[in-house]
Amino acid sequence: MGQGLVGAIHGFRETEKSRWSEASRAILQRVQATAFGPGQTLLSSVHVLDLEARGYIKPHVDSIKFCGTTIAGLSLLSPSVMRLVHTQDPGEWLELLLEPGSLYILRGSARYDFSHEILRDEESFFGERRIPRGRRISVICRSLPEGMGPGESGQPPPAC
Ligand SMILES: O=C(O)CCC(=O)C(=O)O
Ligand SMILES: [Fe+2]
Repeated sequence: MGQGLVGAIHGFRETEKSRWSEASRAILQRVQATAFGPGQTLLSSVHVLDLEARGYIKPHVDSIKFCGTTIAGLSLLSPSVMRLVHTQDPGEWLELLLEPGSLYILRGSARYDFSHEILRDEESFFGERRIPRGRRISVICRSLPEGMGPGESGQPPPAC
């Protein structure tokens, strides 16, 4: 999100959402109970990213100005491959197959020491397995940066 992400996402639209139906709230509460500790405060709105079939996200580390220690993303519609690459040692990398309905959690080293990206359709392989990309929607919850009160989180930039 924020400065670091300008230009990183291609073929998308996005929104920050804070009002949800009761059914969606129940799901978000499960996500939040799973991914965040009781002492963690979340950004007041949830980031929804709608990536078209040809859309992709270039490697980046979410800005520490706008995001705290934990990023949790629910993937919907098309499966996709997320690649994590160590920022100091590009030989150290791993890939996650993000099935629709799956939740990933980036925290600790995965949050700070590795970039993350969503592979474009032409490069969308999980090992040998081709993962054709369609439209993908992700619902992303983030913790507040350290030292930032909930009152200061009212206007985060459109993407962290
Ligand atoms: O779509 C996702 O799951 C990740 C999006 C992302 O990396 C970001 O918005 O910073
Ligand atoms: Fe990100």
